[in-house]
Formats: sequence, structure tokens, C-alpha cells
Amino acid sequence: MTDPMLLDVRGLRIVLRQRDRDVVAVSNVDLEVGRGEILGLVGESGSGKSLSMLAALGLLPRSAKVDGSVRLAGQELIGLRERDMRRIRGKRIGMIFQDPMTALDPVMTVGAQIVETIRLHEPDLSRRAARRRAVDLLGQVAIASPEQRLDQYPHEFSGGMRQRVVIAMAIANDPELLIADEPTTALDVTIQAQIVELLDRLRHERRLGLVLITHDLGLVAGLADRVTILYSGRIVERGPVLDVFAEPRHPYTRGLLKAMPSSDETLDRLVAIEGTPPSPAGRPSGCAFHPRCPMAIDPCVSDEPSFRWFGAGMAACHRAHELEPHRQEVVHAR
Ligand SMILES: Nc1ncnc2c1ncn2[C@@H]1O[C@H](COP(=O)(O)OP(=O)(O)OP(=O)(O)O)[C@@H](O)[C@H]1O
Repeated sequence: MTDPMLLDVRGLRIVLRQRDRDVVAVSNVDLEVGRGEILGLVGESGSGKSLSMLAALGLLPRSAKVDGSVRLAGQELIGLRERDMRRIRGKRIGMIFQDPMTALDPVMTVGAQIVETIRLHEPDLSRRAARRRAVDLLGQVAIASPEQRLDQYPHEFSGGMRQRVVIAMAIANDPELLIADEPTTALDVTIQAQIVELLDRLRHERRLGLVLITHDLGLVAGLADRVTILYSGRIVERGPVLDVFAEPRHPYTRGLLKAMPSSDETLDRLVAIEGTPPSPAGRPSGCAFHPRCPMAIDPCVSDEPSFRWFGAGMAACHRAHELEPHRQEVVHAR
């Protein structure tokens, strides 16, 4: 029998309570991540990226209604009891969030925090053994003099080093899957590159699956194997990064790629997508992107497009098949 997919999300639908009414924030979302594979989850603010991952972690607000299936190596997570979910969160699924400062406790040494994370899931492990593992983990995320560093507080670390500590904590219990929400956004460019290299090394060495939630298509181009683009809580395009970025089939994907800085462009030449994304309560009819789409025609206003395959990827756009291949330069750097 073949191994089940590491993360397999099918038909995810999330309904939230907003001002006394139910709104569909995420619908019909399918995601797959294999071992050692990186999936980029992309979309503007409010597109449902974080909600989808919070659903996988069982961290949605109580009032949220979740349908569909989220399987981790074959095990269904939707509907799992909180105490079972707690054994999975931080153990089988590690998490890295945008701002390392909020993930770290400022009044505890870095060592104490890593030891606590380890012992949360292995209470029988001695402090000494947990500390030895913490030293090893800091070494793995390339922090020099780990023994001394363990006794320091987060403010004694630079921003990039703090994010390395957060990554060390995320991998402390040897997870199978990492969920990283904008892991490099708060860091400057050279540090970003180091964190990207580190994540890439970890997925190869540990065969970690990684969901990379980001606005940054450059990061996805440099790191991810596959990409899923969300707009207003639904998938608009998905497929291998090389295919989707070289020949985007959805006008939204094209818009995002055009708005992306490349090495030979200055920021003021970038073309951002006009308008703003809708809120879940104000989702337009038909294709939700139609009010902002330069190619919209009548059916886009009335009918929600279904997916069509294009090579190994797919896009939900009434006019996707008319789009001329539109080669982008972004993937050539790889
Ligand atoms: N607890 C909540 N109650 C009500 N609405 C919520 C809640 N959490 C998120 N939303 C709404 O659901 C939508 C999707 O939010 P989500 O955080 O998943 O977006 P995102 O794509 O991760 O955006 P960002 O890039 O800004 O983090 C947003 O419109 C948001 O306002």
C-alpha cells in the first residue's frame, strides 16, 4: 500500500459568525503536501490562508463551523477532541509565525523555552537530556556557541537569530509537518535569505512537509514546489510552482506576479492589482475576482467558474483557456 499524503485537505469550508450572521470565509479548499515537499499558500490579506491552517491545527474560534476533511498521514483531524489535538499540535505539526518576538516569552531564557517545549510532549525526559537536545537544536539552526546562547534572553538575540530559535522550537519534537505563516516578513532581506536556506535544508534533512503562508511570491518561487493561490476564501489556481509562475492561467495570478518586484525592476514600475479584495460578507457573485478583473465578461458576474486543468495545474476562470502563455521571469533564478 502506498503511504497516505502527509497533509491532505479536501473540501474545506469554514463558516464564521460575524455581527450575528454566518459568513462563508473559506470554501472548497483542497491542499496536499507530501513529505519533504513545500506548498506555498498565497493570496492577499483576508483570502483565508491563516484560517485554513488554523482549521488544520484545531485553533479556530469556537463559533466557527468547519466542514470537509483534514488528514495528517491518513488521520482525520477535523472533529478531533481538544486533548487529542494538543498531542498533535507542537508535536506532529510544528508552527512558525511571522513575528518571532510574539512567539517567544521575553522573560524566559531561550534555553528554558526550548526545554519546556520539548518536555511538554515528553514529560518523562530529564531536564538535562532536554537541555542537551536544545543545544543540538540551536546548532542545527546554525546558532554559534549554543551552550552559552541557551542562557540568554530573547532580547539578546538579533531578529534573524530569534526566528532561528522559533524554528528550533518548531522542530524540537521532530514534527512531520511545519506550518510557517509569513516566516520571513519581519526580517531584512539578507536574513530572509538565510531563513529560506535553513527551511530548505530542514525539509531535505528531515523530510518535513512545509506549508508556507505568504504574500511574497518571490519566496514561493525560491522555495516552494507547488503553489495554491487563494482569493476570497476559494482557490483560483494551483499547480507546480514552475508551471504556474511561468504560465499563470488566472488573471489574479497574473496580477500578483506583475506586482512582484524582480531584480531589474524598481518598485515604482510595479503594477499592483487595482481595488481591494472583498470581505467574506461582501463576496461578489460569480467569480469573486470579477470586479477587479481586466478580462471579466458577463458569465464572470453570474456563474462561479469551475476548475480546468492546464498541464499539471488548474485554474478556475471562465477565460483561462483564452489566455496566451505569458512567460514570467521569476522562476529563472532557481
Ligand atoms: N475570528 C474571526 N471572526 C470573524 N471573521 C474572521 C475571524 N478570523 C478571520 N476572519 C475573517 O476571515 C477572512 C480570512 O481571514 P484570514 O486570517 O484567513 O486571511 P489571510 O489570508 O490569512 O490574511 P492575512 O494575510 O492578512 O493574514 C478575513 O476577512 C477575516 O477578516
